[in-house]
Order: sequence, then structure tokens, then C-alpha cells
Amino acid sequence: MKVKICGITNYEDAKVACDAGADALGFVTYPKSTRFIKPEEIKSIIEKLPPFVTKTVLFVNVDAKYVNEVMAYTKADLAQIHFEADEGFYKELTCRHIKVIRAKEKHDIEKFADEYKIVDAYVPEYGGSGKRVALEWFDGRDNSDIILAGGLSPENVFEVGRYGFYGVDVSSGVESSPGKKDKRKVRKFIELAKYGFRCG
Ligand SMILES: O=C(O)c1ccccc1NCC(=O)[C@H](O)[C@H](O)COP(=O)(O)O
Repeated sequence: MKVKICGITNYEDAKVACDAGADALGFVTYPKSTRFIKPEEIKSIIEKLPPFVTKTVLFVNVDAKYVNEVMAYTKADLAQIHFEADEGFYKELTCRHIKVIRAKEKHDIEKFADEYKIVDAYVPEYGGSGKRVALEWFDGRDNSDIILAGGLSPENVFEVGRYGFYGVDVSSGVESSPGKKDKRKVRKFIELAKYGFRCG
């Protein structure tokens, strides 16, 4: 499974995640988030990172022009659209992007058929909240287009292995405090998600 480590706020955490084998990193541009990071800082971190890691920037309630500008400026690879944007918004986007479904109920996960998408748990306020999506919603379907997010951690990531997700996405489950990653948790999460065994 691919692994995305989200809520990166500093280079040290980004490097730990890359060295441990993360496939993607996420940077949150939502000002109310405890994991908020400015475009200038995202750019400066990205400049030091290896090319093989996908750099994702998260957006909430902004217009397409802003997304295009931040993506061009930071040179990130993928915009993560964390809110319900309309068709006009997507027509204006000039960058690669992935949509997030904040799932309240089972049928929500069928949105955006034929696209890769992130399924996260619905919480009224935006944010890596640690809330989980019900795994039984994914029983008996092809989940290879889904990156599962929400409440994952080194303690529970083994539970998702049998569902055939494209990837998993974690933020608060590998933190020592909001906005700061715990090295051991990051390494353990990646090892378990990718290889199903526990290290160190
Ligand atoms: O993390 C935030 O504060 C945040 C703010 C606004 C929009 C999205 C935000 N985070 C999304 C994520 O980090 C993920 O989707 C995540 O992997 C799930 O979070 P968690 O349950 O903490 O693992």
C-alpha cells in the first residue's frame, strides 16, 4: 500500500517520513489548522526533498485561482481539495489534483467513480481529527481507487490490509503533539502499512 504522511509543518518531519519510505507528504494551508504552514515554508521544504515523493498541498474553501497560484509557486505535485467544490472550480484548476470525500455514510464513498480519491471521516470542522471511517463500508467492493484516511495509527493500520486500498493517509496518529511528528510512530506506521511487520 502507498503511504501518505499528512500535516507536515517542518523539514525534519518531512525527511523522517521520506527516509522511512513515505510515498507522499501533505501540507495543510487551512489557516485555522494547528498544522497550518505558509506557502513560502512549503516551497522551502519541497526544494530539499527527493523527487520521488509526491508533494501534496491541502486546500479548504479557497478559489481555483489561489490553488493554481500556490501550486505553481511551491512546485508541489498534487492539490488535495478538502471541500465540496463545484464544477466551475475544477474547470479553472490548472494543476493535478485529488478530491477528498468526507464520508458521513456508506454511499458517500461511491462519489467520484473512476477517480483516485481520499476517503476521510466526516467531522463538522476541518482537520486531521483522528476520527475513523467505518471499515465495513468497504467490504465486498474494489477499493483500489481509494486512499483511506481518518484515525489511522501504528496500532490499527494492520486492520485495513485486507481491503485492498490504493493507500493510507495519516496525520494525528503519528504525531507527538499537533503539528509535530513522532519519528518512531512515523517509521512504525510506514513499515506496518507497507510490509505488515513491526519494527524497532
Ligand atoms: O490536519 C488538519 O488540520 C487539516 C485541516 C484542514 C483540512 C484537512 C486537514 N487534515 C486532513 C488530513 O490530515 C488527513 O486527511 C488525515 O490523514 C486524516 O487525519 P487523521 O485522522 O489525523 O489521521
